Amino acid sequence: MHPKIRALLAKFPRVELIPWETPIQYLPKISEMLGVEVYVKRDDLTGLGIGGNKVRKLEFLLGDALAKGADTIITMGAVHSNHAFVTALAAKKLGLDVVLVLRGKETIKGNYLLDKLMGIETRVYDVEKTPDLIPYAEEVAKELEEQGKRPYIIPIGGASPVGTLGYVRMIGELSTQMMSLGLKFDTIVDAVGSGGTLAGILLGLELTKLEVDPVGMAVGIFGEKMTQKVVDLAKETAKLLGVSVELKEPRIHDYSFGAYGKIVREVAELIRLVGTKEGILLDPVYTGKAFYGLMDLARKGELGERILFIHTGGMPGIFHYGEDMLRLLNLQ
Ligand SMILES: Cc1ncc(COP(=O)(O)O)c(C=O)c1O
Ligand SMILES: NC1(C(=O)O)CC1
Repeated sequence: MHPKIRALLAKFPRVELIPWETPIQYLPKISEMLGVEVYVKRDDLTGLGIGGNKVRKLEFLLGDALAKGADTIITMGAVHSNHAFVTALAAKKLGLDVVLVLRGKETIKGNYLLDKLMGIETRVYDVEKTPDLIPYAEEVAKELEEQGKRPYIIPIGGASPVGTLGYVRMIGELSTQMMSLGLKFDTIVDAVGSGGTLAGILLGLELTKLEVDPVGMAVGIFGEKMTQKVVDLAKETAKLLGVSVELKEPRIHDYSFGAYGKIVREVAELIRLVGTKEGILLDPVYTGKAFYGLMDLARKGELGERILFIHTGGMPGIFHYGEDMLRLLNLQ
C-alpha cells in the first residue's frame, strides 16, 4: 500500500471486507489481437458475494455507518443492481438490518434472485430513473426512525466522498503492485455508472503522482455533466481527506450504445470473445460495454501501448439478461 495513501486513509473508519489484494492479470490473446499489452485488475474478485467495485466503497461506507451507530442500512438501485445486492450482503454479514429501495420489474433473476434468496427486505417502486427513488428511501428512513431504529442511507452506487475513498485506496494498492511487478501503464480504463470509481481513481493517481491516464467508458449518462460530476466528487473527496490537489479532467467516452441497460449484440459477442479467449466473464450492462470501448479505442491507438482494465464485476447481469443476449446471438 502506498505510504501516503495509507497515512491519509488511516483516520477513516473502515471495515475489512476484502481480505486480499486483487490480482493483475495479463491477457495474451486480447493483447495479440490488439497489438498492445492489455492487463486486467480483477476487482470482480473482491471476495464478498458477487464481488465487484462496490465492495471497496462499502469498506468505508459501512465503517462510517458503524462509527455513527447505525443499525439499519438503506440503499437504492434498479432491481438488477449489483450495488444494492452487495450492500445488503455486506450489511447482513456485519449484523446490520437492511432495506433495499429498488425500481423496475420484479423478475426473479440475477441480483434480484440473490436479494430474495438471502431474505433481504426489498421495496420496489415504479419509477423511471434510480434518482427518483431518493424520496422513497428518505420515507423508509423516517419510518424506521419512528420505530426507534438508526438508519443510514447509502447513495446510489455508493457515489459519495466516503465511498470514493475505496478507489483512492485501490490506487494505493495498485501503485505498490506496479512497483513489485515492474509494470508501468499508459492508461487505466473503467466502466462509468455513478462516477464514484473513476473519481477515486482520478484522486488516487494525483495523490500518488502515478503518471497513468484515467479513461472512463460511460455506460449511461455521458458528456460534460458526467465529467463534471466525476471531477466534483474527486474534489469533495480531496476536501474530506484535507488535501489540496490539481485534478486534470479524465477522458470519458460514450459506450452506452444509446441508453443505460440497453443490451446489444456487439457486447454479447464481445462477452463471448473475452470469455472464450481469456476465460474472463464480463457483463452486458457495465464491464462488457467498457471493454468494448477499450478494444475500440485501442485499435485506434488512443490508449497507449500498455492498458490496465479495472474489472468491476457485474456477473449477475449475465443471468439477468441472458435470454436477451441469446436472442441477440440468434441462439434462442
Ligand atoms: C459492475 C459495475 N461496474 C461498474 C460500475 C460503475 O461504477 P461507478 O458507479 O462507481 O461509476 C457499476 C455501478 O455503477 C457496476 O455495478
Ligand atoms: N452500478 C450501480 C448499481 O446499482 O449496481 C448503478 C450504481
